Amino acid sequence: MSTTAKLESFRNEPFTDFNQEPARQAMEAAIAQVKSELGREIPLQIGGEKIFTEAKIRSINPGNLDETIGYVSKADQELAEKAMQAALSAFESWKKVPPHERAQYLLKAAKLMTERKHEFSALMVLESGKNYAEADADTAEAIDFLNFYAREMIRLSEINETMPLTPVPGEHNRLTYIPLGVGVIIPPWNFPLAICVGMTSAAIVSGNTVLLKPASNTPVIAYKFAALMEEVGLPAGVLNFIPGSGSEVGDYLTTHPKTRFISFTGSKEVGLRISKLAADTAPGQIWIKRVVAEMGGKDGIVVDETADLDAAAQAIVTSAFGFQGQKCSAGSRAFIVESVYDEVVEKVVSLTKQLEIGLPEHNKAVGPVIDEASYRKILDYIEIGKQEGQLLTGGGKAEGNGYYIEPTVFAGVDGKARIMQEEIFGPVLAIGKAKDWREAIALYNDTEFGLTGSFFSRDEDRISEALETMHCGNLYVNRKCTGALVGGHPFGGFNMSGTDSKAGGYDYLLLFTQAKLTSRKL
Ligand SMILES: NC(=O)c1ccc[n+]([C@@H]2O[C@H](COP(=O)([O-])OP(=O)(O)OC[C@H]3O[C@@H](n4cnc5c(N)ncnc54)[C@H](O)[C@@H]3O)[C@@H](O)[C@H]2O)c1
Ligand SMILES: N[C@@H](CCC=O)C(=O)O
Repeated sequence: MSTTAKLESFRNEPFTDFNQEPARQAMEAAIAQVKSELGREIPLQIGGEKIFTEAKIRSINPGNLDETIGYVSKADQELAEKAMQAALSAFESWKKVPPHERAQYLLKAAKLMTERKHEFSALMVLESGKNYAEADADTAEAIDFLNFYAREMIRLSEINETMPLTPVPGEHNRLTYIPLGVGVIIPPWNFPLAICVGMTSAAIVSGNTVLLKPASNTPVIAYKFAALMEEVGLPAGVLNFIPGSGSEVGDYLTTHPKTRFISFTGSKEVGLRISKLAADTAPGQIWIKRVVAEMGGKDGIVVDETADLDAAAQAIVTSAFGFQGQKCSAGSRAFIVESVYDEVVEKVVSLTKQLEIGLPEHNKAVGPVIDEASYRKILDYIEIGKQEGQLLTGGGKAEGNGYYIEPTVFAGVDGKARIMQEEIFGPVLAIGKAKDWREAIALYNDTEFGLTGSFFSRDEDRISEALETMHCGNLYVNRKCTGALVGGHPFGGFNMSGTDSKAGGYDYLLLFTQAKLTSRKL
């Protein structure tokens, strides 16, 4: 009997309804608990050894700059090399662990994370500035990745039974997906648990060992995941936790001859740099490094005159301002046909004005942006926007002891404007007018990115055409362009949005394996 038969089919972890009093209270209690433990020193984790360094990353609450989340030890090149040696050594035994056994570690971790869901979410509320629902969705997605990739590894290991090779008389032929080696995992801060867990767990369940360099803004939640994997008994050296500077540790490992693959999610600029550095072969290197690079977006929503305009306006606002617009999938552009333009714009502005700004732990709709550099960059873009469009609401800083910015809407923006073309990664929406729905789609497609998009219409013929002509990795109809679900919406983008790896999809683990064909003469 196949091993997958013993496991229930994959199901997405349900989201918590914080309108229910007990759920809200449970989250408040978790936040209080996490707050009582803030400010700890966090070690590196290399080959089972915990190492505290003098140099530290101070992780702070972006919504309350006086609050320190933790002091995280920081790797340098010497420690990165030590981690590489630990990972190389662990690979020799980990690669021999059968796939279904490797999967058990992920399943155990998923179970524990589900039991402690609010604890993980509460830490993200404080470290990344997510409100309750955004943090809860992040944790749910992390649980999904663990459950999904565990099942996927088992499925791949049974591929010869489910997708047999064409029989060749006189031969016994098998295809096996074997691991690659040591990988460097470089996640972003904006899904500080889900993306970190997804990238790491996919690589290790496939039989690789990894060096996890978390984003410097959110290393404490990343450590909580590394500690969970230790708790479930993952052998030492399989997951090495090495926070550090992107340019120092990142470049060192990207160019290292023993690095077999790099799994990166982050900005276009860093992704292209990694891709370029990894293409060079270092002395002693005997393979072509594999690079999985998921990068930025300039996503958008197209609305035609037949659409449900209330639903479209709500989707535009949710996609633009959810987690302060700091999603690669954020709908930072909207293109509306002229006959309904004024009406939709009015609805969007009215909904935006209702968004409350404030501390994430008080569960306000809009919290802070992640750090001072982002804050300044976004405010600069808002000034550019004032030259490029008509400011309808927002337009500057908001009150609070953190990096708060008003949700900002510009209308009448030309498709070639900078705020229509460049990823701002903040709460800024640019709206453009189109003479008809085909022109709106052409405006939507006029970007170097290609990650997510939505088309709002009630016309079936137009929907069919839009499904073909809107060019992006994740295209939605009559719904927001954020919020992909593991399994249901494999996620990844075209063009400068990356390598279209389709995280949470059936192709994903193939990126961390190599297929070996064995043919035996009978
Ligand atoms: N396509 C996707 O699936 C996806 C998902 C989430 C975020 N993103 C994108 O990520 C960006 C926001 O995240 P960010 O600010 O963390 O991105 P970033 O590129 O600044 O950083 C990403 C990671 O790269 C590391 N890094 C920086 N310089 C490096 C170097 N020289 N070598 C190796 N690593 C280096 C950082 O420390 C971090 O861990 C946005 O552009 C967003 O669109 C994309
Ligand atoms: N997968 C997430 C976006 C991840 C990037 O930030 C979504 O679909 O909204």
